[in-house]
Order: sequence, then structure tokens, then C-alpha cells
Amino acid sequence: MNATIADFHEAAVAAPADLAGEAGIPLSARALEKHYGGHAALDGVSLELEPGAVLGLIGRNGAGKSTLIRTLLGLMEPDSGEARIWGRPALAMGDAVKQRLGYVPQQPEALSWLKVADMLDFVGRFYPKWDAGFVRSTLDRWELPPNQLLARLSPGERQRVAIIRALASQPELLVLDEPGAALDPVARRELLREIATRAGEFGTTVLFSTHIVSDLERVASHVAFMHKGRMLLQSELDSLKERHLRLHVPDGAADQLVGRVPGEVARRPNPYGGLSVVLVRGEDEPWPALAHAPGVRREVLSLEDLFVEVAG
Ligand SMILES: Nc1ncnc2c1ncn2[C@@H]1O[C@H](COP(=O)(O)OP(=O)(O)OP(=O)(O)O)[C@@H](O)[C@H]1O
Repeated sequence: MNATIADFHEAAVAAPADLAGEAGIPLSARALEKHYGGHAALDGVSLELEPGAVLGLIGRNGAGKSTLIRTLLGLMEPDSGEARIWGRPALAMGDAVKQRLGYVPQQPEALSWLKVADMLDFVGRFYPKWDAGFVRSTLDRWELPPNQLLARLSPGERQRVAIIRALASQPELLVLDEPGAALDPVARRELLREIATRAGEFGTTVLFSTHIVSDLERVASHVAFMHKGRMLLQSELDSLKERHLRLHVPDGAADQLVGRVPGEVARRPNPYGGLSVVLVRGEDEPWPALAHAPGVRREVLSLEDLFVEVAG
């Protein structure tokens, strides 16, 4: 399985060629490496987030999503490689860039000795486009107590306050690290709706990490799969489905299947006999002959199936 994942990686991930010339690109990274002891949390990760895109970053626990997000935002220095925000080094981000950026960390803890409304008032002073009306109405709509100390809120409530904080600054770029993790299903739905509105009506560029494939399918225009510190693929969501296929190869035909099929990502025996083979193809490339062979059944993969195939 490892070998096929590595091949997949080579085929599917193209590094941005020239980061320095990409002033219009909200986030980009080239060949990021980050190690903890001997363990690679980021292993040559490249990424590019286009203006107006909603990129869902998906990966299992420990895949490296938070490390990537923190490195992209200049909150963590990589061992090598480089991250840029609107074409400038992320590690040297100035206040003007920070004002265009909203970030919701996985476990928001900042300023937790303040009351909800006081923290939001205080932070709002640093943002020229701060929307105090949105803060008031959303605190009310999400039933958050303005006079409660942040430290006394539940993790989910604290996360919702952090989301309000990020959205109220009307950022051009919104980055959320597992925003759904501590939220109940209703709150998650509301957040997804808000992300979709921001992206659709205001052209906000969004990067969010998640384990929840259905959340990603609801709002993302693009998807990036991380696995064990590597970026397995980055793609538009629509074309991702068109470019992957699972073939069910019956027993007789499976016996003759020697060697790798072009574009093969994964192969496993079917419980009821024969093999299932997952293929990826390049844009506008034809499927290999096996896909048209007699008795071979073709199945379009859901995003969840694909995630399980490449990261399972
Ligand atoms: N400060 C640290 N010290 C040592 N190892 C770390 C540290 N931070 C992260 N790691 C390791 O790096 C890897 C990537 O962690 P990271 O938090 O980026 O993953 P993740 O995809 O965000 O996981 P999750 O979905 O569980 O939040 C994991 O194996 C983790 O144990």
C-alpha cells in the first residue's frame, strides 16, 4: 500500500513553481519539512490556495493538518521550505496582512481571562473593518453569554466565540483548524452556512481542516488530502470525482492481472471474490483498457470512499 500511495503522491501533487511572483495567491507553500525528533510532521508539503477558493484539508488524526496550518500562517518555523501569504514570507507577516486574515485555532485559548464581549471589543480595535453589529447579532443568535468569562465557557462555546472573532474582522482569508471538532451538529451547520455565504457573496478565500467528509463536501470547492505528513493530492472537488474510479474485476480477469495498472492507487481482494482496483487519471486522460474489459464493473467513488482508500 505504501508504494502505491507514494506513486499517487508523485502523480497528483504539483509544487507551485515560483512562490515569489504570486502576490495574488492568498496562501502558498513549497516543500515544507517539519520534524519532531525523528518523526516527520510535514514531509515535503506543497500547496497553493487560489483567491476565492474554499479548500477543505482532510486527514486522519496526526496527519499534520494543524502543523501545516500553523506553518502556513507563520506561527511555526519549518525546518526547510517556505510558506507565503499573498506572496510574502509568512514568517515576516506585518500588521497590514494580519488585518486581512482571520484564524480560528483548534483550541482557542487567547485572552481567556476576559469576558466574551470585552475580548471582542478589545480585539475589534485592531481591525479597520470590524463589524460590531455582526458580533452582537451572532452572539445573540448563537446564544453566547456576552458577560461570561471566556475561561468558563465550554470548548464548543469558546470555539464559536473564536469563529465570531475571526468573521467580524471581515477577513479576505479565513483559516479554521477543525472548526467542527467541538461544535454540535446544529452549530456546525450554521458555521458551514456562514463559510459558504462568505465565500459566495464576498469572495472570501477559506482554508479549513476537518475529519468530517460530509462537511467538506457541503462547502469546499477544493480538497487536499494529507496522510502521515505528506500531501497525497490537491484537486478541485468536482474534477476529483471525475478522475477517480473503482473497478471491480471478477475472479477470472483478476487472475490475469499481473503488474500495476496505469494510474493504480490501491488494490485489494473483494470479499465476494475478484479484486477491486482504484485508479486515478490526469485531466482529460482516458481510462486504461482494464476499465473497459468485459465483466469489469466501474464504480464512481464518493469522497469518503476515496479518503478511506488512500488513507485507510
Ligand atoms: N509539539 C509537538 N511535539 C512533538 N510532536 C508533535 C508536536 N506537535 C505535533 N506533533 C506530532 O506531529 C504530527 C502531526 O500533528 P498535527 O497536530 O499537525 O496533526 P493533525 O492532522 O492536526 O491531527 P488531529 O486531526 O488529531 O488534530 C503528529 O504525529 C503529532 O503527534
